[in-house]
This record gives sequence, C-alpha cells and structure tokens, in this order.
Amino acid sequence: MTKSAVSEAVATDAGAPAVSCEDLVKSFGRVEAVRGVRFAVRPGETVAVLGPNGAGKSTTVHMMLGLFPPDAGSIELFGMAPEKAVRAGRVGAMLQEGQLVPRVTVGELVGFVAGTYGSQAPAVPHTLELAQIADLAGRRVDKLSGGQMQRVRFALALAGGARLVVLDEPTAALDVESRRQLWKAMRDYAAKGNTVVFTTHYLEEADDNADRIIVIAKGQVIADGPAEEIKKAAGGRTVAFRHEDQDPDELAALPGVNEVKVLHGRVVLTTTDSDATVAALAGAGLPMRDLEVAGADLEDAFVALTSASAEGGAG
Ligand SMILES: Nc1ncnc2c1ncn2[C@@H]1O[C@H](COP(=O)(O)OP(=O)(O)OP(=O)(O)O)[C@@H](O)[C@H]1O
Repeated sequence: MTKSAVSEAVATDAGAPAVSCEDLVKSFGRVEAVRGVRFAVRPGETVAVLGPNGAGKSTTVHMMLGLFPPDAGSIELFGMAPEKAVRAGRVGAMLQEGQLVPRVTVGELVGFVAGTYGSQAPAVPHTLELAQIADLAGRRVDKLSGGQMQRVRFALALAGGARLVVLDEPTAALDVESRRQLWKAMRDYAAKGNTVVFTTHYLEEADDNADRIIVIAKGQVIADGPAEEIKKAAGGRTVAFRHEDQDPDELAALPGVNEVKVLHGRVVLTTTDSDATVAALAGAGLPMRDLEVAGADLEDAFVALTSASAEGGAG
C-alpha cells in the first residue's frame, strides 16, 4: 500500500461506521441473490449475519470485501471504498473457499501475507498471539487439523493489522472444541475494540457470540437487532401451564397471545408480552399449575421470521 493510502485510511476513519451497506442489489443471470440489503455496523460491534442456504449472505459478504461490485447500491468500510480499506490492511477476511499454501510453516505464511501490507503490518508474533496460535508458529501448514487451519486463516485475516474481520461461515465443519477455540480468539479480538462480521448457520453461535444479529432471507434483511429483540419480534416468549378443559379461544383472546397449543393437558401460549398475558391469566382466576415463562429460542425466532417474510411477499 502507498503512503498516501495509509494516511487517507487514518484520516477517513474518525467517526465512520465500520461497515455501511446501502440498498445492495446483485443478480447472477436470472437469480436475484441480493435484493436491497441495507445495514451499518459500528466500530467495535460483533454482528452475525444469519440466514438459510441461498439467502444471499455470501454474496453480501463478497460485495462488502470488494470482490465484485453490486449491480446497485453502495458500500463503505470505515468511510472508504471496500478495495481501498482492504488494501490499507484495515479489513481482513476469512472466506469459505481458498486453500492454504502447503510446505511452509505457519509463521512463514503469516509473515508472507504481512509482507504484502508493507511496514504498517504488525509483527508476526503479535498476529500469532492475537489469533491464539503462537504454539503453531513452527508447524507445517499442510500438517494441521481442520480447526488449526481455520485459526491460521483467522491469523491471515489479521496479518495486515485489520480492525474489521469478515468471516463467512468460519466454523462450518469444525468439531465442538475447534469451534470453541476459534470463537474464543475472535471474541478476544473483538474485546480489543475491533469489529467482527460473520455469517453462520448456527443460530446458537450467533446468539452466543454476536452483539447483534442481522437475519437475511431471500436476498433481504428481515430482522436486525440484539438476539433478544429478534426473539421478541418473532413471537417473544412462551407461557406454559397445566390446566384441564381450557377453552383455546378464550386463551387466544388474552393480551399478547399469538398462538395457543394444548397438548396432554398442558397449555403453551406464545406471546409478545408475557407480563400482560400472565397478569390477565391471574386476573381471570383460572386454576393453573406448573406455570412456566420462557424465552422462545432463536431457532424458533428464525423460522418464524423467515416464514413471516415469505407470507409478507418478500419471497
Ligand atoms: N457466482 C454465482 N453464480 C450464480 N449464482 C450464484 C452465484 N453466487 C451465488 N449464487 C446464487 O445466489 C443466491 C445466493 O447465494 P449466496 O451464496 O449468497 O447465499 P448464502 O446465504 O451465502 O447461502 P449458503 O448459506 O448456502 O452459503 C443463491 O441462489 C446462489 O445459488
């Protein structure tokens, strides 16, 4: 990178969102992969992009990194065009495809990539520490396990001194322990004030590791907010209790309730306002036993949001 690009990178950094996507559109032939995606990510946030197969997550991520241009809409990373931010070393990526160069050590490979960024790249030991793979420095890249390779890819994403990393399904095909190690490295990186955007099919991972979740379905953002908010938007909480001979219509009319299920004498209400539902139940003097109030899990939220968007004509 040239000196002027570095100073411009610093100068344009102040106050700009880490990611700003405005009305992105991308088609491949007749397939409308992305249809008006818009979101912003603040510096320091960790954001999960969640969606079913073919939702448009990878296409969005590739455009964010400047790998191909959108047909319409615009993207800025730290106030810069994506290619410029990537060249400046501000942004690193871990994509699904791409083999690591064989027959070199981890330290050599990270050093090679760091070298392409010039003098502003952090020292290799620092990057290895950040990715929590200092113990792998002398190991040959082609002798590593799948989980170790993913952490090396993470180190490569950080090799230019990135303040934003974009990870496309980083834990796909990893075992539980490898996932745990990779998430730990990413969370520690984020805790230093860096920004992380990742796509995932694992709803639990989004819930566990992201400050915010953006749900994409059929090329559009159908929900964007903290996991709690998304769960609430999709039907919120369940109120369950044991009760015989309850009239489902009467229960459906209670405040907040949008679904009533009765199974073997146990009633399960899905509600957007569990406080109001429970208060109304108590006020009605219904004899209830084993009352339970629980958050709907993210899986339910995701399915509900996806089907709601299809019914709403987004599909
Ligand atoms: N290079 C391409 N050529 C043709 N169609 C493509 C191309 N890339 C993506 N698509 C199509 O665009 C749509 C969105 O794909 P994309 O890979 O962005 O989805 P995704 O949400 O990342 O899915 P997954 O979770 O399965 O990776 C799909 O219908 C896909 O088949």
